[in-house]
Amino acid sequence: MSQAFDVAVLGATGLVGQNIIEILEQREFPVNTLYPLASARSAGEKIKFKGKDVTVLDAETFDFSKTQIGFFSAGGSTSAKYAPIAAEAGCVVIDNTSQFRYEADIPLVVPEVNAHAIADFRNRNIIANPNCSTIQMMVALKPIQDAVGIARINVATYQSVSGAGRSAIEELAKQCNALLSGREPQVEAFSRQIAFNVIPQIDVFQNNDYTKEEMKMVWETHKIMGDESILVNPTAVRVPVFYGHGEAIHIETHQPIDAEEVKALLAAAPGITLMANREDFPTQVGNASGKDDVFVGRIRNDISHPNGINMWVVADNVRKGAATNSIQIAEHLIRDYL
Ligand SMILES: NC(=O)C1=CN([C@@H]2O[C@H](COP(=O)(O)OP(=O)(O)OC[C@H]3O[C@@H](n4cnc5c(N)ncnc54)[C@H](OP(=O)(O)O)[C@@H]3O)[C@@H](O)[C@H]2O)C=CC1
Ligand SMILES: N[C@@H](CC(=O)OP(=O)(O)O)C(=O)O
Repeated sequence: MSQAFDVAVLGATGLVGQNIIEILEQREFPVNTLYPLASARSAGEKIKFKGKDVTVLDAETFDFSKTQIGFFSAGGSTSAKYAPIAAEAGCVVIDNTSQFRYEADIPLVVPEVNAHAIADFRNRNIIANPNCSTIQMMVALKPIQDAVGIARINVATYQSVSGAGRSAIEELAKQCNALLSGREPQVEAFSRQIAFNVIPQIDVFQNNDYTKEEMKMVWETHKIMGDESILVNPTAVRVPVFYGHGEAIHIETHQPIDAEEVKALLAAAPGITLMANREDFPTQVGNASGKDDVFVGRIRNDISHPNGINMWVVADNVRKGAATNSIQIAEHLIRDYL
């Protein structure tokens, strides 16, 4: 009989945690017992798994030695508190927060790009899942990096409100409703009104005037690609879209490459749906939302630079940007290491 695993999902009542539970079921991940965990606020609530009601437990009193794998998506400070406890108890933690991503002995993994790094889970029993904007960019750029080398990435993101959790989704809906009814919108989740607006700030500002979301794309690109020489110039922008992040990516390569060659590389690459015809470009709502692939279109030569390529990349930030990527890591983990 094939092996099944006892699995904890910390943040089970949240947007990412609920997607993790759904996708575990969709991908038929071999779960023996599922332990949905959250704070005392929602302990006792029921969630559905494989058609049955399962009770949400308080992470504070949970014994992680009952589990072999833990998916954590309850914010950085919650991971900081519980991940070492779970890891010490023998549970391999796959952490969706930014808490451990930049620690040298903790692997940061996009399975299509650096699945080999999973082996380093043994250092701390923790594997970090990258930032959603970084994940989709890495999937799209890895085949080009391998073929001709990437010298520089210029990227502007168009990130949906679901990246900021359930309360942000509700805020966009409420603000639209208020404005269309002639009422004043309430602003809480973001620094500005998001309905019918775009906000060039995601996460907090750093001393260098970039936001933390932008710097994550720099730091994480280096670690995942294993190449500190790649220059990354990001601008991260929140847009009034519910699900799916878009990215306008421009790269400068070491060796020249034509747009048609890029299309051929991406057509053969794992995890990518290439939309090669110019009129057939992908959008967040029309293509990415609810899907696990990274969608790439608008691939074209840069008319201003001999080694430049432009492309448009979209993915579901809650699925490939968080939940699906974590489960893909776990699939490699159980296949190769547990
Ligand atoms: N949304 C996204 O696209 C991405 C999110 N992430 C990460 O995942 C985290 C969660 O995101 P998201 O699901 O969108 O957020 P939500 O706000 O929708 O959910 C937060 C979850 O965390 C739980 N939680 C909060 N504080 C505690 C605590 N002290 N102890 C135990 N559980 C707690 C909540 O439980 P309760 O019901 O008890 O409040 C809830 O289940 C983010 O903070 C981020 O670090 C990572 C990548 C992408
Ligand atoms: N910052 C992302 C979502 C997120 O939670 O990212 P991180 O896991 O890097 O904190 C967004 O707002 O779209």
